[in-house]
Amino acid sequence: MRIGFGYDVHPIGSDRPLVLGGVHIEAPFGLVGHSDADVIAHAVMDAMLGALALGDIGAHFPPGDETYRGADSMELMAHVVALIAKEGYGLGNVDVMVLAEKPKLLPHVPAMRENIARVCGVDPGQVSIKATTTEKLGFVGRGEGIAAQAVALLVKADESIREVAR
Ligand SMILES: Nc1ccn([C@@H]2O[C@H](COP(=O)(O)O)[C@@H](O)[C@H]2O)c(=O)n1
Ligand SMILES: C[C@@]1(CO)OP(=O)(O)OP(=O)(O)OC[C@H]1O
Repeated sequence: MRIGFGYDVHPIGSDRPLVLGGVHIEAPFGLVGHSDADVIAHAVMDAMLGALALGDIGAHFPPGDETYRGADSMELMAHVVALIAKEGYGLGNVDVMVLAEKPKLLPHVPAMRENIARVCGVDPGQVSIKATTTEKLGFVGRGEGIAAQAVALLVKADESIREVAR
């Protein structure tokens, strides 16, 4: 078993779509980034890469690279899943904490869990997503950005199969 941690922040911008965990959320603002700026997907990918000391997402998908302009981060996640599978690992479970003052994310959590589970080839029960405000404190509290943290446990591919079957 291997454990990894991921963290990402993107600034809020008015003329951007809000995509979190692969879910397009209706909101008067979105997140600014070279890709779709999906902080949840980015934190999850970094946690999975970190678990196997495979570097970070910037090393695999360089931010300045035109290939990744407007990229769908769930597609990038599929590449990361393939990378860890090549190393003989699969996702055991992942736990995500999203820091966002707005919008209310709870209604979107089931769809996010399903998206991530589908891409990772696991059951939604192995994907946890939680949200908190920062009680109006700091950059999140001022509505300047959204952050996400993730911790992922990777298991040898055969253990992963057992986990899904349980
Ligand atoms: N963007 C968010 C933030 C929070 N939630 C949900 O509200 C609960 C209370 O949040 P506090 O920051 O006031 O503790 C939190 O546990 C989440 O269930 C949310 O849906 N979206
Ligand atoms: C996935 C990438 C690709 O450009 O997304 P960005 O939107 O640039 O986001 P960031 O979290 O700053 O860096 C990760 C990049 O690799």
